[in-house]
Amino acid sequence: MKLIDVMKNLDIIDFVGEKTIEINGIAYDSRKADQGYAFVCIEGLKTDGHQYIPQAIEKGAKVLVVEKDVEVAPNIAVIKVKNGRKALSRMGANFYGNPSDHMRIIGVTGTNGKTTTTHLIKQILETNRVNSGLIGTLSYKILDKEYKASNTTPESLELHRLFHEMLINEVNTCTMEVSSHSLELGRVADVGFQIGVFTNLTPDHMDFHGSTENYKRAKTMLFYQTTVANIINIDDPYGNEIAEEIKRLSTNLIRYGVNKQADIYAENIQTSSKGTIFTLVTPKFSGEVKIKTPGMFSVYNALAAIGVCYALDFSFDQIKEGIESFHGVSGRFELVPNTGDHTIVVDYAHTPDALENVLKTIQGFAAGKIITVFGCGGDRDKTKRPMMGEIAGNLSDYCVITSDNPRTEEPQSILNDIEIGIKRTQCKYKMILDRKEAIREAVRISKENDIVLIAGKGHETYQILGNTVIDFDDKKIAQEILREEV
Ligand SMILES: CC(=O)N[C@H]1[C@@H](OP(=O)(O)OP(=O)(O)OC[C@H]2O[C@@H](n3ccc(=O)[nH]c3=O)[C@H](O)[C@@H]2O)O[C@H](CO)[C@@H](O)[C@@H]1O[C@H](C)C(=O)N[C@@H](C)C(=O)N[C@H](CCC(=O)O)C(=O)O
Ligand SMILES: Nc1ncnc2c1ncn2[C@@H]1O[C@H](COP(=O)(O)OP(=O)(O)OP(=O)(O)O)[C@@H](O)[C@H]1O
Ligand SMILES: N[C@H](CCC[C@H](N)C(=O)O)C(=O)O
Ligand SMILES: [Mg+2]
Repeated sequence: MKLIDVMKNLDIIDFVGEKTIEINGIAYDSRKADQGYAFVCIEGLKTDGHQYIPQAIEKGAKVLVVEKDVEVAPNIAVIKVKNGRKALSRMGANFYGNPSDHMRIIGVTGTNGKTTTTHLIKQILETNRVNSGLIGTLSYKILDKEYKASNTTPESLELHRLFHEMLINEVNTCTMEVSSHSLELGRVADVGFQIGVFTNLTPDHMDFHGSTENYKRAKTMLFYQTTVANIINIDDPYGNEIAEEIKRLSTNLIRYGVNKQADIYAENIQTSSKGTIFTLVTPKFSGEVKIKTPGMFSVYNALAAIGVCYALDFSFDQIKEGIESFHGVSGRFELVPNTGDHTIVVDYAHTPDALENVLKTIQGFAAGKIITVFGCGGDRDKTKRPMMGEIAGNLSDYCVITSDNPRTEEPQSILNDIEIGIKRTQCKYKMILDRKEAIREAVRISKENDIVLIAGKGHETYQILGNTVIDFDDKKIAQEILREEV
């Protein structure tokens, strides 16, 4: 593609070079630059992309996109812009032919429930013979092809590449998780969304956003970017505020919740360990819906997905068939199969709200004691640690505090932060740094009718210790320990 076409609608401060040259690709990481590439320099949070210009040129880059003045050989074109990330997004969209403009993109944002809701939407769509790409925490999926996810919402360049690949494969719909990081950092700035979903907003990511106001503002950006409908959980106080704020927009606003002020709501909710039944009420139809997962949070995720399909004009029967065939998501309230009488739940609760929801759900049907094994991620929001300690302490009979992904933090100091919260409760607990030993301890002390919750890592198959990544899968480890027992 010619540079002039890649540069379309780019905010340029200065340009030196020849606009008619051919561009073979774009890179924002010097290590991925190649012959005939444009290298976009990003001033990151850890390092500055401008430092890697020599490496990018050595690998064959012939165009640089910079925020700062740089001195390079005259055969290298230089585009000066105000914001490298924004430029990357615009150029990525141009390079791949603005694919999202030709697609139906459904974006789901919120602290918790994004992965589950996107999977539910995909399930309803595909039950009704609409292929949908999927972009989120677990992976990026296009038909049978599955790519490992680097981030929940990838960088703009990867996003537009994925959309492009979807279109080539005649997949015209994409359901994706839209993290607050991606909104704040402009990864989705040039994505044409048709539908936006807000699940909830509760404490998380203070390390990155600094305040709840900033966190909310980032999430709200999505709803100004949609063309067809915004589906908002108004039982969440922030959701309610967002709905008020965006109601003046021309986009269709669909409010959901479990109260009758919502456009789409659930009533007569009955939830047990086996699943949940409720009556779905919408302005056009109502009827009974059964889902295989327990808990109120499952009802909310179902309503969010139903809201999307309602906005897309699906009938009650189409929605019911889709939602009732959904078997859940890996690592979300997943029971560890075993031949004995152990009940072990692996769940990805890594925020205070998620942990509270999951534990309250378990309390709803636990006949014996609740034993919770959990930790908190390192190099991430520290404020949630004591909150999670207190919640786990209040809602469990016994806790084993352990490591999640400590990353580069001192593992024991993370446990100490959690302990501050658990000490505010009467709960008995133990601190065991080694996650495998912690799980072993929980299984060892559990008796018939007790429930062991292993929270925080869900589907993850690794553990990040310092800068090393080791194999670690809560489900497999629990099974291994159970096998050792017999
Ligand atoms: C906090 C955050 O989001 N950081 C993202 C950000 O990194 P950064 O600004 O720190 O970049 P940097 O490391 O300083 O590098 C600056 C530039 O130099 C380049 N570079 C670097 C080294 C080199 O040798 N050559 C080179 O060119 C880099 O490619 C980059 O362009 O931009 C990078 C490129 O897109 C992302 O990979 C990176 O995500 C990191 C891995 C991350 O952990 N992000 C998490 C917090 C995140 O985004 N999470 C959300 C989900 C959260 C949730 O909802 O639960 C997500 O969407 O995944
Ligand atoms: N609607 C909800 N409200 C509160 N908690 C929820 C909800 N849905 C799921 N959870 C809890 O949050 C955990 C994570 O769920 P899920 O992976 O769907 O969220 P996510 O928003 O994609 O998370 P991430 O930000 O890590 O991508 C679940 O394991 C469960 O404990
Ligand atoms: N998307 C979340 C995942 C957290 C999962 C937890 N296991 C951890 O590593 O902290 C985040 O980036 O905060
Ligand atoms: Mg997710």
